[in-house]
Amino acid sequence: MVRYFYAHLFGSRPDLRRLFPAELGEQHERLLNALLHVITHLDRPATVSYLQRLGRDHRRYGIARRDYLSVGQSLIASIAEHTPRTWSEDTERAWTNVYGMAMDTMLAAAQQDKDARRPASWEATVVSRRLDRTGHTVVLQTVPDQPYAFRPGQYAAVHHPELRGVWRPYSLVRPGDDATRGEVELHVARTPHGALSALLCDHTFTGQSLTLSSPGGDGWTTQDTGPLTLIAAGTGWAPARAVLSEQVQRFPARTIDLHIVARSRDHFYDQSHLAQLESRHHQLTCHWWWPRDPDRVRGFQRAFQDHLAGERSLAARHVYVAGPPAFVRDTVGTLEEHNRPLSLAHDPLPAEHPQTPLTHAERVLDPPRPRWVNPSLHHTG
Ligand SMILES: NC(=O)C1=CN([C@@H]2O[C@H](COP(=O)(O)OP(=O)(O)OC[C@H]3O[C@@H](n4cnc5c(N)ncnc54)[C@H](O)[C@@H]3O)[C@@H](O)[C@H]2O)C=CC1
Repeated sequence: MVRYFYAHLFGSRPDLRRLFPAELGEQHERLLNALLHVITHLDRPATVSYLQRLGRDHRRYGIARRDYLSVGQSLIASIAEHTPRTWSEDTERAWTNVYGMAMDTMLAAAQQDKDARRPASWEATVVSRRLDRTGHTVVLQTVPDQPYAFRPGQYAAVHHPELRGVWRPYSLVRPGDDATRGEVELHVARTPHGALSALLCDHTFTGQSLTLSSPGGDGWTTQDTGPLTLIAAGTGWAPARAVLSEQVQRFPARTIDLHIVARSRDHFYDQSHLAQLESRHHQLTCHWWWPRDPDRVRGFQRAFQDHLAGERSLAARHVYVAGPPAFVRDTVGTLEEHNRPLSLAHDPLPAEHPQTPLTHAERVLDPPRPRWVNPSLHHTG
């Protein structure tokens, strides 16, 4: 069904191919699943606000009503093709109406955003690039072409002009932690098979222009001035740093503990900045964690989680966690089970891959058969 959908879409509108990555890969399932999910949950109020956000966000692709209509036609053609037994004029009308409502909600939100003169995206020029000594992480400072406001812990989808159709989220940081400055800093870790992260690490120099989406995610802040613990691994330091700098500026007397985790001592790519912060703010304490033996990383990770589990004082603190998805999942699990902090916030996690072989699209179109009990197979006595 997914292949049929894309073949139909690109067959009828070859010009839309440019919006998608050269290798469709994970994208293959994502768009179709999202479309089916949204239009089968349209009766929920949360879906409407989700669609409005999605509509505003889609302005950055420069797509118009005509493009939405083509996607809808391909979607409905794919469903019809795969449900020949149940498809009728009525079902077609129902799918067309429901898709039309979703499309109209997105387009109306996009138009409102445009009327309010909000940019669809920002062109950000790279003004400095710092690759760490391991070559694993690059810190890029950029200057957006228009004012760019964001909250600590928010992220932007980033696009490089040489990589068609690819957008990846990166947390947003103010260089020098000065919220009044207009620059935006991105911390990019090289990920295996990550074409964009490799391009950003190795081939992005001063003067290069990148495109930023509007800031996404809720971010994190608090009015409560109770003790705070930040737990950050790898480039999870980026959102943690944005949170930390806001907190030390707003509440200079707040007690803050930072646990910072990296692959090795050399992987602490922002060490000098953190040292400066620590020397300026005496109520900030940093704990540095890295595996001493590179062959025993799993053991190190378990020891880290065990350490957190035993930290009873965390029950009286607010906690913010950021880092690779497995790190966030494990750490949040440990804290919920053993410590129950006053409040627990974390970086958004990517959706879990379903354990079942059925995708959402397949479930809608071909629900699993009920398991009837055949009484004749049951023997009594
Ligand atoms: N660049 C950004 O703005 C942000 C990136 N991220 C995520 O960070 C990831 C990049 O990761 P890297 O910086 O390469 O980190 P990494 O892979 O170098 O990991 C950092 C440290 O965390 C440890 N770790 C991992 N799982 C753990 C666990 N379950 N328990 C204890 N320790 C654990 C690792 O052993 C390592 O020492 C990406 O997956 C991205 O999604 C998260 C927030 C912001």
